[in-house]
Amino acid sequence: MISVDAYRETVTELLGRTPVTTLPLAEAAGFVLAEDVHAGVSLPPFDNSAMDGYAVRAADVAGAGPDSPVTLPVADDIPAGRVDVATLEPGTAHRIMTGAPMPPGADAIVMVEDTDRGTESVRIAKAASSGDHVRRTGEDVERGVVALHAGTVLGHSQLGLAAAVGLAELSVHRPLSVLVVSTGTELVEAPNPLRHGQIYESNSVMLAAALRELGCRVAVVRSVVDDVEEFRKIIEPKLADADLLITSGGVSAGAYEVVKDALTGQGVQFQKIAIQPGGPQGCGHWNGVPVVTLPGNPVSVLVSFEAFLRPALLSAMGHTDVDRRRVRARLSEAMTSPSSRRQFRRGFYTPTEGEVTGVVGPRGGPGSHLLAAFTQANCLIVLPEGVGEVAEGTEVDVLLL
Ligand SMILES: Nc1nc2c(c(=O)[nH]1)N[C@H]1C(S)=C(S)[C@@H](COP(=O)(O)OP(=O)(O)OC[C@H]3O[C@@H](n4cnc5c(N)ncnc54)[C@H](O)[C@@H]3O)O[C@H]1N2
Ligand code: MOO
Repeated sequence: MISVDAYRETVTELLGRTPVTTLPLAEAAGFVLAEDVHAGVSLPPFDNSAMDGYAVRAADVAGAGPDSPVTLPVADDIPAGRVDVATLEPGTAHRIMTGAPMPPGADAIVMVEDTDRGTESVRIAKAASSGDHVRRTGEDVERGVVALHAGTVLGHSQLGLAAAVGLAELSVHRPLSVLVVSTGTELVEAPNPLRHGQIYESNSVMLAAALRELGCRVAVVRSVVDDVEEFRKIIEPKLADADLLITSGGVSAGAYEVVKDALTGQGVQFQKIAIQPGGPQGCGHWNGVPVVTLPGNPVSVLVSFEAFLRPALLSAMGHTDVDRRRVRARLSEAMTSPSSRRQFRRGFYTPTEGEVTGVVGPRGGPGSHLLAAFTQANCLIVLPEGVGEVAEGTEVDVLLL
């Protein structure tokens, strides 16, 4: 059996790195920056007022106070957006609004609350020091420096900064286009009625949602019957548009393993991984397109996604932080695990106040058909290889979902 870590490495290498593309800022959320972004302008781009008030020379109002107000003529009015600001002559004030450029010669702002709000002349009842309420050029970002580093995940603050330094588009790692295919003659799509022996198809819905959450583009073939010729006929022509094919079902030891039968000898290797659930896996290339074949049980699909595909997909799209947050927690009840495999159990983690650990308990049993329990879980409990019985109170690793 192949170890979980070795197989994760294999899948990561299989996916490689996606090429770089350019996206407008409005479409770049969640993508990973492919190149450093240099600031084309300083932030702020010019010295400006942090307050609505009056631009003054601090020396002119040095003696101002409630009992000794200083009155200055108001020589100009500067709303935000003015681009033709005149010099402030000594002994005068300019009325100024937040974000408006400082007039040359002024070195401080007096807040409007500390004045009589005059428009011809203004009575100032508070002394100012040089620099008061002035936002300096380049205080936030100096022109020419790296404002955002390659590898940064573009969230709202990062996109805001890119916009603020004057960019309209960004160079990002291209999203992966993934073709998701569910196999199984028993699969039916709602709202068609179920006959005894049939089930509603759910894997492709889960996979498509999980992939889109990571920023992938997804095409879905909801169900293909367990027939090798049919599988090849439907899927092979669609490969040309895909960076990756993910299948579910048809990879274990039965008589009708459509995926295994169709892709064995075509460049896809089928193997057992030391994981529970999700043991039977396949990966490789078909017509040059990377392929990952997952076992059909819904929880095996989700656990395989977490253990192998999520880190590989994130890495392919340029992310450097590809791991779920891992915490330690004490088990609230005893658990068992097949000692030859690493078991990922659905769990619920509760942090303990004042401690670095928390408490975790399983949700549902180890069966890989127990999908409902997964929906009530907020973590996966990791019981490592070599561990069979785990007593209540044992500290375990927990991956937060
Ligand atoms: N003799 C053995 N039998 C099995 C082994 C084994 O090692 N020896 N492994 C078991 C394990 S573990 C798993 S996991 C499954 C994997 O089997 P397949 O990948 O061939 O998957 P299927 O048989 O097609 O399906 C398994 C199960 O999941 C249901 N399913 C499949 N696709 C969907 C879907 N899209 N939506 C909802 N449910 C789906 C399917 O009906 C089956 O119940 O093999 C074990 N057997
Ligand atoms: O590996 Mo299967 O996925 O244990 O249920």
